[in-house]
Amino acid sequence: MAFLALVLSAHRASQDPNPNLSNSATPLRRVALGLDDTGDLLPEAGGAVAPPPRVAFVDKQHHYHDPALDGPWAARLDIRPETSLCAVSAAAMTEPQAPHRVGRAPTPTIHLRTRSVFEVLDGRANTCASPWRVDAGICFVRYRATPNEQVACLPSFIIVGAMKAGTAEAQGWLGIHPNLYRWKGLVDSGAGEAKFFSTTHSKAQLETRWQSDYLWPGFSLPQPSAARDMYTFEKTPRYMVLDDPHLIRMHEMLPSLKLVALLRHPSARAYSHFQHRCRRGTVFRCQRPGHPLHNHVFDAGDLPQSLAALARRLGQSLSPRDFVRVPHPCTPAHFEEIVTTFPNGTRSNRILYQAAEGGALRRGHYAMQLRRLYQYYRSEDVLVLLTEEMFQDFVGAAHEMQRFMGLPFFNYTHHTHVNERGFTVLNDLASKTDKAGYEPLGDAFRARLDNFFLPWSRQLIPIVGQARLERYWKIQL
Ligand SMILES: Nc1ncnc2c1ncn2[C@@H]1O[C@H](COP(=O)(O)OS(=O)(=O)O)[C@@H](OP(=O)(O)O)[C@H]1O
Repeated sequence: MAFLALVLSAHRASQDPNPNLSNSATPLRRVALGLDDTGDLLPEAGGAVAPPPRVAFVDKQHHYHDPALDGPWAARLDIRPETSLCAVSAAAMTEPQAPHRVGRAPTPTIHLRTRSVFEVLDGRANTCASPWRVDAGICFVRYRATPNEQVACLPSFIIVGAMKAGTAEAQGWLGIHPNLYRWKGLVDSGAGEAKFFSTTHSKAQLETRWQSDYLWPGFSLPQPSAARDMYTFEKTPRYMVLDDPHLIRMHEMLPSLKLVALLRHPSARAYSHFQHRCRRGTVFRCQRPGHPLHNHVFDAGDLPQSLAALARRLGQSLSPRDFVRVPHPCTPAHFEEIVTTFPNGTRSNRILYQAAEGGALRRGHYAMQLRRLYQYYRSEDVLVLLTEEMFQDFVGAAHEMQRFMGLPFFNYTHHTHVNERGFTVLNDLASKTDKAGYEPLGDAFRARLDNFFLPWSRQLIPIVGQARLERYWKIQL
């Protein structure tokens, strides 16, 4: 029984064919931290104490290990004996910015950064596996919890949004890449979203949840050997609008993460968002005859308590019985009413920033959201794509995403077809474009809405470029 904590790390390839990505190496700093930590030794059954963790490093092509290790994981990886591995990590620790080379230079194909494997015994992680000492792409192996060892890898990248910007489709496309494995944990929405960092509200909660709710259910690879060349990812559009405390936790746990942000024209996104809410049954009409709000439409927010809250908010002696649900699809007139109504039910002649529930308008303030992400993640690590650009040439966008990740090229051309509604979709994958559509916004209101978003869209010019925004969003900046 191996009680040694095994830490394998594949450093980023030293010969990088893509110069845009070559500055992104982070040489093993988190792994090196784990090396020092011998204070948390795992007790053996008889009360004796296991030896301190030992460390080995590997790269993607050549695997190295400490010959003292004899676990099945080591055998499976076809690890060749190598010495002085701890010395290598010590060098990385004292010179964190120095290029880190182990053995001969590999032929690089994947540029996602750190790649490490921690051994977890009986589900109890050693201190190397503290969420504050891991990183994006790091893998964990456990031997005892199942008859065979199980390997799970933290995400190397995340599609962070925006909501209704084609994130599910992008996830589906990336999910068929032979080197990628998408999050497969329990889903509450059917959308396959982890929602881990958006539903974890403190450090202590993250420490309790990260293995049981995120790592093991979502990122366990089909077979351990897949950790050799498979990288995991997830998509959660809510991450695009996380506040600082949530983002700080995400960054502290996954500092080398790459992010993909899809930005859809904010007017189209907002209307799609509203239809999404309408489909979920949160849109209601006041049906009390003779009442001043009779036939007015409201978004009740998150059900079921929300209807009573809505009635209270509107006052005027309304009760939940005075409302009837508006069936999907809602109409453009419903949307216009929602985004021009104050919370107390008073109509405005202006579009109101705070009006729509769920942030249907606020979520279109992409520049602000990206600026917040850039406080924690370097802009080179955030790929920003326009949804319209992606949908116009999905194959090209998929290829751009692969280049950004530094993944081996996978040709999507033969895996797509144009569906009945004229959308390019993936073969054998249900697409949201198959769902019933809704009536488009009328030109006049659409123009008002575009105007409402214009100052926010202008702020995107330094990030996305004016020509691209004007071309794909068909706006005049
Ligand atoms: N291939 C293709 N071409 C054009 N449009 C497409 C495509 N795939 C998805 N979509 C549209 O993307 C919208 C759903 O976005 P998301 O998957 O991000 O939604 S969600 O946030 O996960 O709920 C949703 O938009 P609306 O139909 O306007 O609601 C989808 O129809």
